[in-house]
Amino acid sequence: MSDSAPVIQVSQLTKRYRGKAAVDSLSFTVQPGRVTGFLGPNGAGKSTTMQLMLGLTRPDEGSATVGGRPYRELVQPLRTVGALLEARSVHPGRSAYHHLLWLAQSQRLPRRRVDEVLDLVGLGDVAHQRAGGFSLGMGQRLDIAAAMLGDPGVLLLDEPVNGLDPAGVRWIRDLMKRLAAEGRTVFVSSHLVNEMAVTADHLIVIGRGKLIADCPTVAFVADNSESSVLVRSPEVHRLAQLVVDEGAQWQRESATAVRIRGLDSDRIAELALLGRIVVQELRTETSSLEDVFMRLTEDQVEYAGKTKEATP
Ligand SMILES: Nc1ncnc2c1ncn2[C@@H]1O[C@H](COP(=O)(O)OP(=O)(O)OP(=O)(O)O)[C@@H](O)[C@H]1O
Repeated sequence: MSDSAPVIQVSQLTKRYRGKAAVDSLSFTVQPGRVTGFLGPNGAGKSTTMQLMLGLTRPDEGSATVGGRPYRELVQPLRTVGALLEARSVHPGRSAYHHLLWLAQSQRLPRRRVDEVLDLVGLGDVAHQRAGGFSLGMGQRLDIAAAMLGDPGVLLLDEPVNGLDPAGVRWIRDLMKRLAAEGRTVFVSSHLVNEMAVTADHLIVIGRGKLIADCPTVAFVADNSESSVLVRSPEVHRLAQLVVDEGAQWQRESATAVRIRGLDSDRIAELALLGRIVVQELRTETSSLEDVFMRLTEDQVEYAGKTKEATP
C-alpha cells in the first residue's frame, strides 16, 4: 500500500432510474484509518452509490472521487481501490489459486501477491481446490483476496456479511478493522444497524438516496438509544399528572400502566412516594438500536407497508 490512503469524496451525487432518484444529492467524505459503515434499509441506494464510486454507472449530477479523481481516471485503479460487490465472478471449475493468478496476470500484478492474499484470507490450505466446491464463507474470502491483490489503500465492500454464519461475520469484521488500522480507507455497506454498531467507527446513514446521518458510531448509538420507564399502578392517572408537572411525557399502555419518557426511575419512585401512590412495578426499558433505525428510516423504506400489486 502507498503511504497514505486516499480519501473518498462524494459531492451532490445524484442518479435517477426512470425519473426516480436512487441516489439524491448525496454528499459525504470517507477518511482513511477507520471503518466507515454505509447504512440504509433495502433499496436506500447503497449499491448504486458504490457503483457510481467505481465508475460502473454514470451519475446524472455530482461526482464521486478517490484521492481527488473519478475512478475511471485513476492511473492504476486496482492498486488504489479494491471492491467486493454482490455478484460473484469465480469460474466454479477453477481453483482459488488459478483464479487469483489469472486476475493478477490480467492486471499485471506480481505473482507473489497471490500467495500473500491467500494467506491474508486464510485460504492457503485449500488454494488448489475447485472454487465451485467452496462454502459461501470461503467464496467471500476468495472475493476479498481478489479485491486485495493490488494492495489497495481503499476498500469498498457491499454487504460483505450477507448470508454468512457468525464465525464468517466475525472474521470479516476483524479483517476490516485490521485493514483500517493499517491506514486504509474501508467503506462497507450494510442494512444491519447492530452489525454496523460493532464494526464501524463512523457511520454514513442514508434513506431513499438521501443522507440521514454522518457521525461517529458512538454518537449515533448514544443519540438514538431511547429509554423509558414502564410503571404499573392502580392510580396511573395521578402519577401521570405528577410526571407532567416535572416536564416529562407519558403514554398509556393499559388501564393500570403508563410509559414515561424524560424522567428516570429514581425520580418517578420519589414522586410516587411523595404522592402516596402505590407502585406495583417500575421498569426501565431501552429501545433497541434496530427499532430506532427503523423509525429513522421508516419514510425512506421502499414499499413499506404497501401490499404488492399484481402486475397486469
Ligand atoms: N439498474 C437499475 N435500474 C432501475 N432501477 C434501479 C437500478 N439499480 C437500482 N435501482 C433502484 O434504485 C433504488 C436503490 O437501489 P440500490 O440497490 O442502490 O439500494 P440498496 O440500498 O443497495 O439496497 P439493498 O440493500 O436491497 O441492496 C431502488 O429503488 C432500486 O430499485
